[in-house]
Amino acid sequence: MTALSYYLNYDLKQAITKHRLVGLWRLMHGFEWKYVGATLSLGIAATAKTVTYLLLRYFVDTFFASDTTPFSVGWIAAGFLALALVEGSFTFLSGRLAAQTAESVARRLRNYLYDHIQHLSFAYHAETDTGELIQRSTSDVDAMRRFYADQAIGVGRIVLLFLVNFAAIYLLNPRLAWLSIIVVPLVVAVSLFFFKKVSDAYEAYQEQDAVLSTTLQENLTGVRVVKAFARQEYEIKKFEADNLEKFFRGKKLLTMHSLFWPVSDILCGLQMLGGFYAGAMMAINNEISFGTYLAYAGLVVWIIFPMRNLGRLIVQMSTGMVSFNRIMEIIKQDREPLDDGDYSPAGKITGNIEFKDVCFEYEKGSEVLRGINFECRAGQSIALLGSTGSGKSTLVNLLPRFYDYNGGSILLDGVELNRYPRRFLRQQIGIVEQEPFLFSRTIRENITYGVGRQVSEEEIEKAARAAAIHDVILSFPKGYDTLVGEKGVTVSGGQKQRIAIARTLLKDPRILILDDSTSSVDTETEAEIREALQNLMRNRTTFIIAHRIQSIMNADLILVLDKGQIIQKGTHETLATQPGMYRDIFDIQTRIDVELEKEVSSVG
Ligand SMILES: Nc1ncnc2c1ncn2[C@@H]1O[C@H](COP(=O)(O)OP(=O)(O)OP(=O)(O)O)[C@@H](O)[C@H]1O
Repeated sequence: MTALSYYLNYDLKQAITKHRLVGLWRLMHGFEWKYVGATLSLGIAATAKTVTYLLLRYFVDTFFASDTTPFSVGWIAAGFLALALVEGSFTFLSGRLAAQTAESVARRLRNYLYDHIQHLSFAYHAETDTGELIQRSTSDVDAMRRFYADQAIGVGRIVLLFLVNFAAIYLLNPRLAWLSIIVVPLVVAVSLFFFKKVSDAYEAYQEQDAVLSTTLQENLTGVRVVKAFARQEYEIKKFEADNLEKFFRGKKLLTMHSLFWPVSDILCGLQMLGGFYAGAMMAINNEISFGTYLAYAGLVVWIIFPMRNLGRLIVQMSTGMVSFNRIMEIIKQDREPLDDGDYSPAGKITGNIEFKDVCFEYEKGSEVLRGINFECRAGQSIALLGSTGSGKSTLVNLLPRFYDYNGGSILLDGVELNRYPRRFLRQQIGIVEQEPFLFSRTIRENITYGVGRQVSEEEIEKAARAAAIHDVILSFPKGYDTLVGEKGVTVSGGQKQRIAIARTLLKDPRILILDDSTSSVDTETEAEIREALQNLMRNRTTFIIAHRIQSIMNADLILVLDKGQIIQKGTHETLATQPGMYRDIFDIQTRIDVELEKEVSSVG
């Protein structure tokens, strides 16, 4: 591992602490010396500036004493030039080092967050808005970058400028030095007051920004629904309302900033005026030389300037700190322990499954599944039927350990399910969603996604043929290299399904979960998908979440769920003859189908 990759792979959980400043320092791990270098460079630049004023004092006092020779004037001029050169070079060096630190820290933070978010649990993702995660991984990281590039380094610069110039004035005249910093406590107090106000205002602003991101992201993802229901006006109004709220919060934040400026400017202005007056009186009274006064007039600006900026930086730093907290809230989340589990068979599993009195609850006290009992042998198909919210998805989500059951026992090949590591289980289980997700990549990349091994062109084509999508892919301009989505072809729902089936075929899992994949397509596509599914289901234990009885008539076992319980189980033949929910649904669906057929034939 190279030094850079070591620093980039540093575990940022170590920055979790109650003290934000300590956390911010730890986030800089590996780059601290650069930050120190940047601060020292600033110190040197500040000292060079201060020495320039002391040289000015020397020049003026010796000039008025009329003993300056042309030779010493030359040296003094060279001194000014050299000091300007030192100041310029070290200011540049400092800016460079600070920028490098900030960019490196931000890069690591972004990579870490991306990696971390990939490993958070199913439950965390179900509860967290995507917009919120996007906001924290982009805008908040950027606020942190600014914090390191400008604010943190700025504080170092300001403290150094202040100390060096204070020391220089102290050398000129201690009384003048103390007189020059009378308002410091006041400026600090005002800054701290605004620090709190701006922190709160900024936090509220960022929260609203996340709401806006979520609204936008949801709207774009669900653009078909919006159009289908002609809800554009409603969505636009909703966005405008969210945006208006952001505007108000932004205005409040700016008001806080703009209130701070005049207050601190008045204080600093008074200080400068008082200092000039006191210095001038001392010069008139011959307590200090004219050169000293000139040097003081130059130096005092470099005390006031840091004082004024310290306030500004303290106020601005509050935004970095709020972003730090927001990012840390994600980093604090525990990753899903993918390799947790002591039983990991060398080869593939067989696929025998037994549920014994299984209970599950998302939140304590409200059971979503109760006393689930059934058994199936490897290669069988199990259909789940039931009203919406009855617990079908919850039940199948227990198999890949997206969630762990709270009671009872699930045996996979005779071994308790939670003894299998999640990673292993997920390699053995294939899921075809009702609305499969395809990435904006080529069709080939989508089909081979998650296979985890090198696959040949023949294998890809074989899977696509079995999924009845090969010919469709060839009809696209670039075949398997065609891009899916915005920059490529638009894939229909049925085509998406079949690409997802090809992807799952290549993965070759022992257990299959199918979320009724034929419910949203036309009859012709349904027939094609059904055939593709038959190929996919061969020799695999398959769970089918069904909405239509026709999709599950051939299942080896049908479970009818209601309010988290199995109320009927058996084959189609047995259930269709028993009174109960299954026969009721079957009768209704048959009646609808018959009437539809009648209508179609009457139109024809
Ligand atoms: N992540 C979650 N957190 C809390 N409750 C949840 C969560 N997911 C689902 N539920 C609740 O659990 C119950 C069962 O939901 P589930 O999605 O399993 O039903 P379903 O039968 O698959 O419904 P559908 O056919 O509509 O998809 C519902 O009351 C639902 O509100």
